[in-house]
Amino acid sequence: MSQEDTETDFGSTRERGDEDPTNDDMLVETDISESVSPSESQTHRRNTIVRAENVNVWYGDDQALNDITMEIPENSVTAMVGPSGCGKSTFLRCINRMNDLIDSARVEGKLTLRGKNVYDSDVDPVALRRRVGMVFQEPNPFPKSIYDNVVYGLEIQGKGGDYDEIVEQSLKRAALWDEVKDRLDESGLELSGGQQQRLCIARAIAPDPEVLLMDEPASALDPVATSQIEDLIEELAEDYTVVIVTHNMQQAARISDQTAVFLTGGELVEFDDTQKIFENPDSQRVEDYITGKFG
Ligand SMILES: Nc1ncnc2c1ncn2[C@@H]1O[C@H](COP(=O)(O)OP(=O)(O)OP(=O)(O)O)[C@@H](O)[C@H]1O
Repeated sequence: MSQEDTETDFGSTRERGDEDPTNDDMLVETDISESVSPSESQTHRRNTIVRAENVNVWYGDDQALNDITMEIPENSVTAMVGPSGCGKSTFLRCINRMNDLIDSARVEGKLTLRGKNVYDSDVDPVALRRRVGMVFQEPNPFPKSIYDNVVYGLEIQGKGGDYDEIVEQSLKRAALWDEVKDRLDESGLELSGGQQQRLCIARAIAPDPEVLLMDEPASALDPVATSQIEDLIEELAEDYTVVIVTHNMQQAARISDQTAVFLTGGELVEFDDTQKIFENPDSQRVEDYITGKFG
């Protein structure tokens, strides 16, 4: 299968599943042969959804990402691992332009979502974030009811629809429905930490994004809640493209299809099938990191 992206319009109200290649609005990009992409693997059978090409990021004069080129396949889990400060979160925030909110941040290079550079001047970051949802390290439900938390994104986007149905489906997909279906009017803050994080996942998927970014989503949770989130992430990858930052090597090995290893200096050292990275990495530095010799 080719690794082509299909360019789409971020300013429009385009919905998932509209990627009809015969649509006149669509442009098809050529392959980027030098891209770092998982080799000879099941991931090769999937289309690229996010492609970074020579992405560099600075905070003021300090460079946080150094010439990142990679392709993320759709409907899979991609893990970003590496020592503290190597730029994993910065890369994640490039994908939905959350770095725009940091005054000192400057991004150079090309980062495409289905072939469209998200940094083009005609891209509306709010429309982009509708397609690229995000879940953070600390569960951060709003001081609102469980129901209102889930529909929050839909309301601010002025999106219509059967909210009751969307709430039920989103909470079911987030594996929380059975625990909260009889108390949707209660505050989201009254839930346990693990439940709050699943509520935040339900909130992120309610607008039906294509990509779900997760920045250490289980690091604040106990082992049982962590295990629930891990199971959930694997299920979500059937419908969404999940990109997760994690410090937990076992977690990356358990739940991801491919793993990107960033090392100090904001460098992407290796990106490949998770099994290859953990069993037989090409780079000695990656092997040293994976086996705990540093980091
Ligand atoms: N808002 C910011 N302002 C200035 N510098 C920042 C900012 N955010 C991150 N940095 C710097 O950019 C570099 C990369 O940080 P980033 O948070 O992306 O790394 P990380 O790999 O996700 O780290 P961790 O695993 O500790 O979360 C670090 O040197 C960090 O200090």
